[in-house]
Amino acid sequence: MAKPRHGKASMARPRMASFGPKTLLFALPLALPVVMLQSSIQHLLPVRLQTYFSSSHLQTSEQAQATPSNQSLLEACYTHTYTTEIVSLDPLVIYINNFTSAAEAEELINIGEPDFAPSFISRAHTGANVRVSGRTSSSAPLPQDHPLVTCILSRARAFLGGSMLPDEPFATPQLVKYRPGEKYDLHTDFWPTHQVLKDGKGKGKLMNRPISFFVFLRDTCTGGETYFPLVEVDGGVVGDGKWEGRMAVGPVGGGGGGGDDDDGGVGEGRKRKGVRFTPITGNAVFWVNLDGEGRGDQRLVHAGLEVKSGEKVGMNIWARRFYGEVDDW
Ligand SMILES: O=C(O)CCC(=O)C(=O)O
Ligand SMILES: [Fe+2]
Repeated sequence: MAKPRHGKASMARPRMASFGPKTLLFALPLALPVVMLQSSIQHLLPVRLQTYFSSSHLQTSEQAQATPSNQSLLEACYTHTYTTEIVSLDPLVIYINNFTSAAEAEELINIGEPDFAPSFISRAHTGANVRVSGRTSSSAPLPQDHPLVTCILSRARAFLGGSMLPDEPFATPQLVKYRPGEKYDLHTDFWPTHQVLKDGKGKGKLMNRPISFFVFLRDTCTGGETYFPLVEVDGGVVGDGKWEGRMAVGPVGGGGGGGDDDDGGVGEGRKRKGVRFTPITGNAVFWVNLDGEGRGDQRLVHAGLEVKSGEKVGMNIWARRFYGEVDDW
């Protein structure tokens, strides 16, 4: 099992240095042509290079302050490769090996680390955030304009290909951290009724989450599998042992001929219900939450099983899809 690396220099966003008015006077004439040049050529660059010239980079001077190792992490990010295996066609669940490198995983945790707070869930329709006993982890948002986060999201967008429209955004990616005894009970990532995003002028946009990626970023734990009790796999798929250490099948808690570690000796062609993905740093699970009409698929109900020892950190990446407007006074 790949172990995460520790102790790397952080790419966490640098705080802005304070400059006096004089400095600004000198800096402005220099900055303006760069900004003008940036806006005039940005659209001519390949998409992956456009982010290097985005205004957020200029404003926060992240490029200028990046250490050589962070710079090379970012460069490697845009040429990173991964492999995929379909776990289930219907509903669609895809396993992604090496979706992030171990170094990227550790850096993503570094970026979010200062912002961890107790996790909550957001209620359908109202969008109100509430704490619930079924979700005991901590969560941290990842800023979408951070260069590494931007790169990882462009990787996710490339994966989605034509299934995500250019004007459909990602939600803010979310880190989740579990310590011993922490878990997230069965839930779906979609809302049964679309959420209303208020525009402050009496209108609301209906929104939901068509797809989910859950990426394991730190696997120094026992327990903590991501469990889909209703996803079925063919016995022949798991019988040859190639999933060993990555995915187990059968219901959690034994009984019914299942058992906790029921991925060996499964007869070919026999459908097995329930899959559990072991946390492995860098690997990810992708699934489709909504059908073409925006209806949620209950078969994608899932849980983050209790972490027994150590620490698990994951990252949620959710796309957003809009389903028209409503009046919302
Ligand atoms: O922790 C996990 O394994 C799954 C987390 C999850 O499903 C979520 O945060 O929505
Ligand atoms: Fe989830």
